[in-house]
Amino acid sequence: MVIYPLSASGISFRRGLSTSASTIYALSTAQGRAALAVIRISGRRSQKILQRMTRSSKPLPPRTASLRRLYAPRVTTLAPASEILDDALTLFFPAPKSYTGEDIVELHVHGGRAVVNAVMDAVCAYGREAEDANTLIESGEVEAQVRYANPGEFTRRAYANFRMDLTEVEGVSGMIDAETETQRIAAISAAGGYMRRLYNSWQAELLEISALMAAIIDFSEEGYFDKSGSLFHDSITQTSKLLSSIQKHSEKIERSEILLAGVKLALLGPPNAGKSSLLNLFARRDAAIVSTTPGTTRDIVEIGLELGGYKVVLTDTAGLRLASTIGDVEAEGINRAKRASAEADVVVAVIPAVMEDPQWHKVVRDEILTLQQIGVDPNFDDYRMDPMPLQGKKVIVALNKTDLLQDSKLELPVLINQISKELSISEDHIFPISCVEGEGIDELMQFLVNSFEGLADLGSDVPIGASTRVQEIIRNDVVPSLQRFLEHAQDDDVVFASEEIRYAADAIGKITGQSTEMEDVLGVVFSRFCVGK
Ligand SMILES: Nc1nc2c(ncn2[C@@H]2O[C@H](COP(=O)(O)OP(=O)(O)OP(=O)(O)O)[C@@H](O)[C@H]2O)c(=O)[nH]1
Repeated sequence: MVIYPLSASGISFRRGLSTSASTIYALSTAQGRAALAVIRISGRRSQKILQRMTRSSKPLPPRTASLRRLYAPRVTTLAPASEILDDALTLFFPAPKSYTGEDIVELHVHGGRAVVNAVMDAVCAYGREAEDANTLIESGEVEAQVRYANPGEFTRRAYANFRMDLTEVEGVSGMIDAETETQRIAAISAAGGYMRRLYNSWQAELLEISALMAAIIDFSEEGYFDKSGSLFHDSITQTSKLLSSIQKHSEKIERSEILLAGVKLALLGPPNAGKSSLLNLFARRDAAIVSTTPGTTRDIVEIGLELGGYKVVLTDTAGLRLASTIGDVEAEGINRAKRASAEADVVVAVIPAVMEDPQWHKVVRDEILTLQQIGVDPNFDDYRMDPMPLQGKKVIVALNKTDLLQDSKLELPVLINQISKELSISEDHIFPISCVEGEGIDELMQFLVNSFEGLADLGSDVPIGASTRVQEIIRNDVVPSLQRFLEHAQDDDVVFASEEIRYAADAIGKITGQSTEMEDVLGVVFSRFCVGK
C-alpha cells in the first residue's frame, strides 16, 4: 500500500483503503436557484446520517430511489413544522460498489438556496452527533468526522479506492468541461475506461517483454535463453509492433486535438463584403459591428461557438485593400487579417456578388491564391506588407449580397464560373448567400461542418481526448524509450535494452496512476476539479 501526498490540497491518502477518516458532503449540482439540487455524502457515516435525517429505524435499501421526508436535528425552538427540511428523493450506494468506493448517499432536494443550506447544515450536525466526532489521522492532526468536500475529492477517493485510474479521472473532468458533442464523445471514451484498458494492455505487454529480457540476462549462460536465439528476436518484433501502435495512437490524439481545441475558421475578404454580418449570423448574435462604412473592422474579432457539434473559433478580419490607399492602423489590421487566415484551419472568403471597387478584387484574389499555395506573381507586392510562410488552406467562398443581383438566375452561374476559374476553386466550394435575407447560410454551414470532419482525418474513428500530461508522457517518455530499446537490441545490448523496456512500462504507469512517484501528477490532475465531483 502506498501513501500519496497530494501537493494540490496538502492532504495525504492511501490508495487501497476502503474507507477514509472523514465523511465528506457537498452540493454536486450548480449553485443558485434551480428545480432540483443533489447533495452527496460519502464516507462511513453517510448511511447513519441518512437514517437519522429520515428518522428511519432501518437502513435504506441499497440502490433504490425512495421519496423520504428529511428532518432537522431536534434543536429548534420553533414550531414542529420547522423540523421538516424537505421531501427528497434519497439513494444509498453501499461500499465498495459506489462512485467513491465508500458508502454514498445522494439527496435530491428542491433547488432553493435555503433548502440546500438547511439540508447541508443538518448533514453536518447529524454527522457530528456521534461520540467519535473527530478522528486522529496519520499525521497526528485531528480531522472532523464530517466536513464539506474539497474540489474533486469524491473523484480523488474513487481513485484512492481503485474505482478508477487517472485516465478515467481525466475523462470525468473532460465530461464536466465538455461543451460540444465532439468533446463529449472524446471524454466518454476515457471516462468509460477505454484508455485504461488500452494503456494497461500496453503495460502488460511491456512487462512480459521485460520478464523475457530478465530471463535472457539471468540464464543466458545456462543456454536456456540466448540473445542470439528466437526469443530475443521475438521480443524485438513484439516491441516494434507495439511502438508502431503507440505512435499511431499518439497521431490520432494529435489529429483529434484540432476538433477538441476548436477548428480555427477565418473570414477574409474585401471591405464591406459582409464578413461581420456573416459572423453575426453564425454566432446568432451581434458580436461584430456591421456598417456601410468600408474598413469598419480594423482588428481581429474572435468568438468561440459550436457548429454542428464542433467547437469553432471564428475570426472576423479587416477587409483587404491596397496598401497605397490606407493609413497605418488599417494596414496593421490587414496584416493581422492575413496572419489569422494563415493560421486558420479553414478560410471562408467572403466576396460580394457586386464588387464596389475592382481594385480590391485583385488584392483578395491574390491573397486567396497565396493561401492555397498556388503561387502569386512575385513582382506584385503592393499589399504584401508582411510576408510570412503560408500553408495550403481549405478555402471556401461565400458569394454574398446575391440579393443585389438584377437577375440572379442568369448572373449567378456566370459569376460562380468566373470566380472558380480566377481562384482555382471548385464550383462546389462557392456558396451564393445573402446575409440580409438569410439565403444560403444553412447550406454554407452544413458544408463547413462536413469539412471539419475531414480535417482531423479520423475516418470512422471517434476522436480521442487525452490530456497534455498523457500526450507528453507518450511523446517524451514511452516512444523514445522504445526507440532506444530497438537501438540497443540492434547492438545486441540486452542489459540496456531491458532497462528501456522497464522505463517505458513505468512511464505508462504514470499515465494510469500506478507509478509510485505520483505526487506532482496527482496535483495536476485534481487541481481542475470542482467541488461535489
Ligand atoms: N444587400 C446586402 N447587404 C449586405 C449583405 N450583407 C451585408 N450587407 C451590408 O453590407 C455592409 C457591410 O457589411 P459588414 O458585415 O459590416 O461588412 P464587412 O465585410 O465586415 O466590412 P468591413 O468591416 O469594412 O471589412 C452593411 O451595410 C451590411 O448591412 C447582403 O447579403 N446583402
